Amino acid sequence: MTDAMNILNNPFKNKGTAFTMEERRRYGLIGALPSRVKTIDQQANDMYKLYQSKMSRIEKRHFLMEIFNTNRTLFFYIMQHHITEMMPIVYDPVIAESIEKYNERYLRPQNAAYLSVQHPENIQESLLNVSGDRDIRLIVVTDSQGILGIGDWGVDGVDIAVGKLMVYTAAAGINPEQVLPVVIDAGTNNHHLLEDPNYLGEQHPRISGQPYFDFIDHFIITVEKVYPKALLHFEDFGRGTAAQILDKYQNRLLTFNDDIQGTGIIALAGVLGALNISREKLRDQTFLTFGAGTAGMGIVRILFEELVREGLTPEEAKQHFYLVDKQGLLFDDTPSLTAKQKPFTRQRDEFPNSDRLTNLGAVVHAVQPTVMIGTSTQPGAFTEPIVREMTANTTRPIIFPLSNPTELAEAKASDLLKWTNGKALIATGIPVADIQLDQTTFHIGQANNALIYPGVGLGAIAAGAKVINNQMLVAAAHALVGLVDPDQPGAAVLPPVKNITQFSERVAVAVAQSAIDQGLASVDNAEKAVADTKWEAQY
Ligand SMILES: NC(=O)c1ccc[n+]([C@@H]2O[C@H](COP(=O)([O-])OP(=O)(O)OC[C@H]3O[C@@H](n4cnc5c(N)ncnc54)[C@H](O)[C@@H]3O)[C@@H](O)[C@H]2O)c1
Ligand SMILES: O=C(O)C[C@H](O)C(=O)O
Ligand SMILES: [Mn+2]
Repeated sequence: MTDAMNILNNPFKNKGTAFTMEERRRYGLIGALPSRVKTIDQQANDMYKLYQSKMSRIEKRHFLMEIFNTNRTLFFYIMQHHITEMMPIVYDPVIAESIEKYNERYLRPQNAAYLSVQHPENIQESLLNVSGDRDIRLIVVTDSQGILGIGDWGVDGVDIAVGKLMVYTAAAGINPEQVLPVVIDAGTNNHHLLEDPNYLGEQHPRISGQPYFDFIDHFIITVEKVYPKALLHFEDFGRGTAAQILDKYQNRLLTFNDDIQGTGIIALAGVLGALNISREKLRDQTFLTFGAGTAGMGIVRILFEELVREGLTPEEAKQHFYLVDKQGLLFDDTPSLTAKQKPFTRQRDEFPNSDRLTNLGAVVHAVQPTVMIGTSTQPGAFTEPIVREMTANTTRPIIFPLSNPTELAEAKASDLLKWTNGKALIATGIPVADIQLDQTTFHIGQANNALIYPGVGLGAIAAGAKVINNQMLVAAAHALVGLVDPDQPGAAVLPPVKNITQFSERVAVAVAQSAIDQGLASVDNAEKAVADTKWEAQY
């Protein structure tokens, strides 16, 4: 390939019509472009007009992906200028649709690394083939066993790794040349994919048990060797593996599980934001988590630790939690409890009717929660009678239906406001437009980990942190509180996505400072380290 084609085909270097005449001469681009030289702003305006002409959200996404594939700087320039509009297109919820259509619409690998469980001997070569001589500082890896709430998507889940990284750069300014999306193709138990002649991944059931964990170990060792400075972010692993992997590696390398830790801290920030509005205390709350899986238990653990930090004993703190999963309220003797659920189960003798507490309505009636958080993938589970029952017992019920994407949410924000006469303090997983009720405009906070993981990652990378520990995570959650005026009628419990670049930087500084304070950083000035690490979408 000629030099001209090399640079025009390299999305990290390409500027398209914005190459100046001087650059065109220097890079051998004379004659390879039309003569008009445009600014990035002109290019972005042209592209935005075309974007607006696309009729469906998935077409909009594919249009943006083509810009991403050809010119990363222009892509991020556009996304940052239209962040509220484009987050749901690039990321959740439209990303779910793109994963479901991956095989039909496959065009390009988007600089992702595809690892096959059949070939552990190829891990290093595969990673290096994709990263080349780029200095990788951030990896998002998925094995796609639990994509959002839509289940097992095999190799098609690679898009979640790509999408999470897009948000990292748009929100926190992580250099897009320094990131690597990775999918571990461990097979799939999704029978549609197993039968689909178009399916692009390993067409066999998922590998599990020791061979699976051996592969993960091999992958981790390779990452440590090849990218010793990188943060390794785990995304959408299965309920049976995510926590186990985090526990095994979190003290060994710079790593983070977004569904457990990212969701935990955004939920904590949301609850603290809600309590700023209601002027209540965390220790006065009764928490009911509906869906006690990866995300649900991540949330419980972080809230529990916050109560202990506030001075409660672990035994006292534990009394504030009620877990509800498929079996109903989880008791000490409930069959098939997970390791993460066990410390938070209740005793049967606390309730005269314990054998009837097998559904959400009965549990809400029995325990009278003040905070109800859904990560169950059960659409509409927060029904009108349940919400009305909760509201009868608490002045400002805190209700977070967090299951994604849109179709799986436990409730709609507009219904929750209606059923509670505007009393509910709400956060949702997906973005929700403002809601008008009576004389008040309600802003709905988005408790999606995307509002916090970019800042956590930027802070950890900027600090050169050795690990991400709980103190750093708590610092991140607290950095997101106090950015909303709680006295404004209809105030949201979290700051709006339109401010994501500002508050991601604030979260990053808090995380970097925590690493410095704990002696876990290689820098000594958090603000400077964060500012120096940030990449800008400019030519
Ligand atoms: N808003 C966010 O930032 C965020 C972050 C992570 C996950 N999530 C969402 O949370 C949901 C769960 O994700 P996960 O990774 O924890 O999955 P998971 O599979 O680990 O957990 C889901 C849990 O829900 C339980 N469940 C299923 N059916 C139920 C029912 N009828 N009643 C009660 N419980 C039931 C399952 O047994 C499981 O324990 C997904 O929709 C995901 O998109 C949201
Ligand atoms: O991807 C999201 O939108 C949030 C979260 O990580 C999820 O799995 O739902
Ligand atoms: Mn996720």
